[in-house]
Amino acid sequence: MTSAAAPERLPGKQAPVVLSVRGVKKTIRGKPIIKGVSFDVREGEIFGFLGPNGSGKTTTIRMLVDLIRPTEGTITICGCDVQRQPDVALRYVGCIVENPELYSYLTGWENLEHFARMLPGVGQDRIREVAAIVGMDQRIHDKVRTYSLGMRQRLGIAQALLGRPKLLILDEPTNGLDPQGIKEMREFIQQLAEGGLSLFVSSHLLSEIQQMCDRVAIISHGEVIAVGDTDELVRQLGGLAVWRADPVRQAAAILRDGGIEVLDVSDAATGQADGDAHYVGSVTVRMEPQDAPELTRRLVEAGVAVYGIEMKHATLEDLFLSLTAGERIE
Ligand SMILES: Nc1ncnc2c1ncn2[C@@H]1O[C@H](COP(=O)(O)OP(=O)(O)OP(=O)(O)O)[C@@H](O)[C@H]1O
Repeated sequence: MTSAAAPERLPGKQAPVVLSVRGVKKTIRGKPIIKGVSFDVREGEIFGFLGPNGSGKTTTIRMLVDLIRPTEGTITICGCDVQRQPDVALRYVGCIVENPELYSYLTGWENLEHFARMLPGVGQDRIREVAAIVGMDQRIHDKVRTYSLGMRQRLGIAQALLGRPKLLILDEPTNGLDPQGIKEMREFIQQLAEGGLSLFVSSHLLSEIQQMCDRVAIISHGEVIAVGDTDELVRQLGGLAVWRADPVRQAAAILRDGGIEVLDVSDAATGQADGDAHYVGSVTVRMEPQDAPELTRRLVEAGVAVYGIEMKHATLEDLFLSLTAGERIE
């Protein structure tokens, strides 16, 4: 768990598997969109599903909730096969894909009543309960059109919680929220997991996923390229350094020639100003501090001006850059 906000919540590696995805592929009109995706989500875990736009997150989520069928592979929720027994498997799932469908001319309460009618055994008590869980009890009798986007998202989650799911699937839950709304949503998701719910959260926001999720699967071009404990994955990258050098592209080439993995090159235009207001670019690389003297010597001998070198902790963004050889996520 990266976030310092909820250190006490450590879902065990032995917690029961709630969602299991095995070798799932999807071909649409002859085009392979999902090329083999496997991962497990355990009880009480916040699982991040991270990938750039167009990488296949929504297509995968649609298969998780039987909106479309995999071409190959299996998906089970609480041990039930989603494709063979959708009615049983999907009883365990609450899901918000894209924007929650809400009637803005009704109150929050009336919206929940409307959706509760479709769920056997869900009555007024449960509506009161979910309104309280999402912190909407004060405003639940106001019309939805008076709600902020964050409140609408919460009401959508309340709706998804009505049927007492074991797994909540949220597709880009922080989309469109301001920084305060994002923080509230993150804390709220962490509270839900503390209550034992499993959360599957898709996002293209690296820092969000790093702060919020216990484990993560990274998807790129329809393939899961990494899956595991968020902190462990990042730690495995080892030491990172940012060189500030000019000309920056020549510096990157020399470092590469020296067998150093270059994660990112930022040109002078986006580089930081030094004390003399002279702008230089930066190169982010994987290296250990003991490599610095020899690499500095090589750069200087080749005529590159070295303005500084700073060791830094790896982030999920660095991991993503390393796995995708520099592909940008945002
Ligand atoms: N019905 C379809 N027919 C053809 N191509 C499709 C179809 N659905 C999705 N795709 C393609 O599959 C790829 C993955 O799309 P998907 O929507 O799953 O990605 P995503 O990661 O959710 O991205 P975004 O965040 O932009 O929605 C994209 O290249 C998309 O154009």
